[in-house]
Amino acid sequence: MITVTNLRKTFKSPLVREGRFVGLRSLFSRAYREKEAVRDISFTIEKGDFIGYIGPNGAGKSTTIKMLTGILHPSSGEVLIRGLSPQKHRRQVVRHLGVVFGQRSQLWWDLPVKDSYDILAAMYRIEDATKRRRLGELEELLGLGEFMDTPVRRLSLGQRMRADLAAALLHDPDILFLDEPTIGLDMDAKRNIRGFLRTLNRDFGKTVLLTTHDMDDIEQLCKRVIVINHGQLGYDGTIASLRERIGLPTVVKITYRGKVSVPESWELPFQITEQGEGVLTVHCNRQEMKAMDMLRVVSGWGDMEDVHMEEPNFEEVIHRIYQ
Ligand SMILES: Nc1ncnc2c1ncn2[C@@H]1O[C@H](COP(=O)(O)OP(=O)(O)OP(=O)(O)O)[C@@H](O)[C@H]1O
Repeated sequence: MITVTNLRKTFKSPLVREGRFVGLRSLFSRAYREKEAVRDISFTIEKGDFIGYIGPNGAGKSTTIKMLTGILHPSSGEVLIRGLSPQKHRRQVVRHLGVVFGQRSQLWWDLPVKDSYDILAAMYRIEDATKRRRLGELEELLGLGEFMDTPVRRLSLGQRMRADLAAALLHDPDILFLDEPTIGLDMDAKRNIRGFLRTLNRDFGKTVLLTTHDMDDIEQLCKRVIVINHGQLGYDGTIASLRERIGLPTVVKITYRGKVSVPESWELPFQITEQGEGVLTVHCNRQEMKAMDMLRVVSGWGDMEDVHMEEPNFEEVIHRIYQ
C-alpha cells in the first residue's frame, strides 16, 4: 500500500557569516550548511498495519511524514502510495490520506468546530448527506457533541485533538499519518485517543503510521515499529523481536512455601539477583533460554507458590536502540 524506496532529504540553509562586508560578499558567493535529515530509508506498509515510527528528537520523523504526504519533495528516492507519488499525483493521493500533526491544528482557530468541518467538506467535495452521516459517526466515537459550537481556540488540548482527528477522517481516508497525536494530553485523554485509534485500525481497517515519544502509545497500539536515528533506519520489526534483539533480562520473582535450597551452581545461564525468606528474584535473558526452562530448574529448589514476571521496560529497550 505504501512503498518508500531509498528516500533522502537534505536541507540546505544559508550559512550566516560574520564580519565586515558580509552583505557584499554573500552577493557573490553563498555558503550553505547541509543537513541530511533523512538518509536512504526504505520500508513498505501493508493495508491494515499499525506502525510506530519512532526516534529521538531531530531523527527525521516529521521530515519523512512530510514526504509521505507530499508536503516536501525528496532529494532523491521515492514514495508511492497506492502506486502513486504524493508529489506528482497530490490530488489523487490526498483523498486517501488523513493527517494529524499534534503540534499544529488544521482547524480554523476563530470559527466554531462545526464550521471547520463545513469548509473541509466543501474542499473535499463531500455531499451534504454523506458529511452528516460521517460527522454523526465521528461525533459518537469521539464525543464531539459537547464542543461542536465552540471556537477552536477555546477548546482544551484533548478536545482539540479529538476535533482534529475528526477533521482528518471526514473524507474517509484509508491511511492515517499521525504525528504526536497524544502530545501534552493527560492520562484520560490519552486513553480516549488510543481507544479511538485502536477502533479505527481494528474495526475500520485503517492503516496507521504513528509518530510519538510516548512508549505506552507504541506498546499499546503498534504491531510493528520502525526506528529512525540520525536520519537512518535503525530497526523495522515487531516489538517482541525488538525486545529480544536488545536482550534486556526479564525479571522473574518466585515465591516459595517454606524454605528454598539454592544449589552452588545450575546448568542454565540465569542469575539470582536477590534472595530473601522464601523469595527469589531471577534475571533471565529470553535470548538465551525459555522462561519455562528456567522455571523447571527453580521449581526443584523448593515448594513453588507463585511466579511474577516483568518484561524489560520498553522505555529502556528503546533507549538502548537510540544510542
Ligand atoms: N526546513 C528545514 N530546514 C533545515 N533543517 C531542517 C528543516 N526541517 C527539519 N530540519 C532538520 O532536520 C532534522 C530532522 O528533523 P525532523 O523534524 O524530521 O525530526 P523529528 O524526528 O521529527 O524530531 P522531533 O521528535 O524533535 O519532532 C533536524 O536536525 C532538523 O533540525
